[in-house]
Amino acid sequence: MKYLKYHALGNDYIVLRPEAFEGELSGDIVRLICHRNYGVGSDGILYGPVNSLSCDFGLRIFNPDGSEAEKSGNGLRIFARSLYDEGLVGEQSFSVETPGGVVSCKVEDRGKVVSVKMGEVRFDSTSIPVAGPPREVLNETMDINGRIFTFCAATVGNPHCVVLSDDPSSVDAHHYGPLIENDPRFPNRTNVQFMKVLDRGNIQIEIWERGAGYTLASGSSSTAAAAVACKLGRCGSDITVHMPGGKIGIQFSKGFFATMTGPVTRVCEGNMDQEMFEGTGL
Ligand SMILES: N[C@H](CCC[C@H](N)C(=O)O)C(=O)O
Repeated sequence: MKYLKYHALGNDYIVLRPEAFEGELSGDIVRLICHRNYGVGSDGILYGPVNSLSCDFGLRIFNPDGSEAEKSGNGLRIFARSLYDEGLVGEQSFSVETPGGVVSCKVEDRGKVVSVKMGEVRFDSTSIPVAGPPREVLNETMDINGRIFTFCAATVGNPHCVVLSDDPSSVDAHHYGPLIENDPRFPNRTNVQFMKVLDRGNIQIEIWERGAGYTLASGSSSTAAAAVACKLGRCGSDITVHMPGGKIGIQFSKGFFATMTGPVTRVCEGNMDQEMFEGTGL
């Protein structure tokens, strides 16, 4: 089964074209393909282009735990680059339908950089969702194993919990990330960022992704964290997000309509041998 692999600041994805895999991408198959020892290994699968009635292309996004995500910022940049590499798009903008909404992509610098208009970031509890009365989820507190965190929540199409931190660390992301990801206040679980505002144009985040765990970078996390920093009045509308894997630029217009710009790196194209799927019924 032919696949392409790319990474975006170390957040790596496998691109599967429907013609290469006609079956149903079950949770078991996704978990196997994404497994770092028994499969190819990645932070997720981009399955597309699939048909869309309203957009140029459709895309499905799967996490390594087998769950399907509504949106992925790095995933969309990688998907756009894969379309460019295969001559399906040029450097003109094009639309992509995801379960989390419609985005507009633009490939630049011969594919090395991709911009994505990610849609509007929203903070209302019913859209994210967050349990409790309808409200904007800003500067709330949660007690996780006796440690009190102040957080905001936002949706970029997928849910995000942005924890305010003076010292974001991989240790906190690994320890508290899964606890927050699965906290009952988030009915659909949530992505988690530990965010420090560096100045009015820069933030630093450490990331624990829903369904993927610790990642070196995340486009939708960058967008959500930057939107929270801007919403709180701590940053302006043009923000650089610093992550262990590198930097992403986020610009806001007309409120919280976000444009995300960042690099894409092609890793390889390969073929998954049928033997890998033995015993899976595939
Ligand atoms: N794990 C995320 C999807 C991938 C997000 C991240 N890789 C990005 O670049 O936005 C979720 O379940 O919502």
